[in-house]
Amino acid sequence: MSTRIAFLKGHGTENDFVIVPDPENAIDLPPATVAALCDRRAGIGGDGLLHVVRSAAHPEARGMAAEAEWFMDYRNGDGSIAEMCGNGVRVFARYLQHAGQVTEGDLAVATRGGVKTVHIAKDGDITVGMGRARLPEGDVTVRVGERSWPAVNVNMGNPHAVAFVADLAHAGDLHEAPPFSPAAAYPDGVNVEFVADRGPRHVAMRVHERGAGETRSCGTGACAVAVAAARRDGADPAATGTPATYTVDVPGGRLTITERPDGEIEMTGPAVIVAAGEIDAEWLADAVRDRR
Ligand SMILES: N[C@@H](CCC[C@H](N)C(=O)O)C(=O)O
Repeated sequence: MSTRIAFLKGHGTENDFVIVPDPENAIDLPPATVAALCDRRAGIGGDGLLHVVRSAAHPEARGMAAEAEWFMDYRNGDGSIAEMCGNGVRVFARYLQHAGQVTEGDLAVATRGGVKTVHIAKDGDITVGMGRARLPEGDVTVRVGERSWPAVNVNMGNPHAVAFVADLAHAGDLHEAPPFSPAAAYPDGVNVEFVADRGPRHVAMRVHERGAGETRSCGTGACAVAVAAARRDGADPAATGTPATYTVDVPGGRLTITERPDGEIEMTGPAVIVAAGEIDAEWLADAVRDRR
């Protein structure tokens, strides 16, 4: 590893990421390194890390290289790997624009959840084709203190449990992952969304993310919430033949989600690069050692 590693910091509706450009996949990023970089006190701080690699240079993405030049090697803040990150893809695209690799318009980004189509608009917002949701069967109950709610299972490439609540404050402080039953429902962990109504086709949510804790936004979570809300509201696009658009307020801003009758979901929202700098390799080596 070289002595100085370039990084940037960005966010999408305040879901924030350390961005590590590494086109040739030369930087080793084991979980302890990612966790040290994402540490909010002793590191740079972030809900997750976006490792920016050319698809052709990454074993998990080589098969997508013909369709998408760049691979979003996404990691959660605790160093774990996730299949997909909706806010991350927008910030990833914003980084490529910032770096002069792409301009406004369309691009394809390889992710562990497949190739995603991204549109960078003139007005600044970014739209991502998130693919289709899966709704695995099974009854799940999410609990916080004395309260419990049935949850809707929605898979957006990564797993989500969506609970409709009367008041977002009922989700409590979310310092811990909310327990659910049956305990074996999500063998690989789950992201839990709490959702309250704000108006017609307008909801607000809080989220406890797998591998990150409570965050200010979750793009795949907002899509899962829109999908669950459309089924609850009798507005399932596959059944009605009409697209369903939901406004989803998150603590860090607002996302717009549209599901089409063919099941394809689009998410639109902001993405911002806030800083760029260099990681001190000596600090990083010490920080990683301290974590062992
Ligand atoms: N914040 C992301 C989701 C990141 C992955 C998630 N924590 C998981 O482990 O599945 C988003 O914007 O989608």
